[in-house]
Amino acid sequence: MIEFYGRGLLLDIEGTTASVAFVYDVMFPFVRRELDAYLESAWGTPELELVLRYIAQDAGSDSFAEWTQDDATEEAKRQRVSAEMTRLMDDDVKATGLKQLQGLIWKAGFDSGELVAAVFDDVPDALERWNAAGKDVRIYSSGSVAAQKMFFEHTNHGNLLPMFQGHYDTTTGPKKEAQSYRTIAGDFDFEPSQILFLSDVVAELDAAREAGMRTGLCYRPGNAPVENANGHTAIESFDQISIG
Ligand SMILES: CSCCC(=O)C(=O)COP(=O)(O)O
Ligand SMILES: [Mg+2]
Repeated sequence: MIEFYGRGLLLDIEGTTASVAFVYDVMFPFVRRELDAYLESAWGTPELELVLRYIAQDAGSDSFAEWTQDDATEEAKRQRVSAEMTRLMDDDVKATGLKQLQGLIWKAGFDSGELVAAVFDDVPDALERWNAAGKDVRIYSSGSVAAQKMFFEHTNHGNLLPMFQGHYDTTTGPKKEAQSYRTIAGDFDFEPSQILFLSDVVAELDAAREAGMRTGLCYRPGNAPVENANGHTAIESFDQISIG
């Protein structure tokens, strides 16, 4: 049980509000299926060009032009992007460029109704309770802000997006670095100690605690086993959070 009298809650997505299996077994396969067709249809658009810059940076280059300088044709450049995205997904690397691109690709799935985000059943009631109590509830996920918004707008419990007052992704900073949580606390305009961060990843919770936030470790069905909780209080459901 976590007793929390602070003002804000910051939530992770995968392994915390939704299952790892949903992301791996439903959302990633959608991207793999649509990746090449999406790259071909969106090639040259400003929104994809922005993402290609992130992808090149993640790969250690200053620009997309530099990263693809050995590719003679646009098709060869697309193939490089496709191969790199597939490699990152295979290794589950939460790289900013991949996550931004996934967000662009998932849009069609959420718009058509093929993708419906499966959040854990205790999540909607908890969000209602926290909002009714005047708490400021926000999301911090490796998934892009655009993807987060589509995700919560289209869930198995309806549109949960209005429950959130803010969204952060890795463009704010890496999830395992304390500075990211200081930046987010500044954006809440609260002292970090007024914010409870919930995640399935101990290294993320360590970083949040270093920044001064309260923390809770989520044990959800299908999460990777945690060998050492490192002092973070564990919960299996948001029902185990008592607010005051
Ligand atoms: C709408 S977010 C999709 C899930 C995802 O791709 C992801 O990487 C989530 O990671 P998290 O930081 O929420 O554990
Ligand atoms: Mg997570």
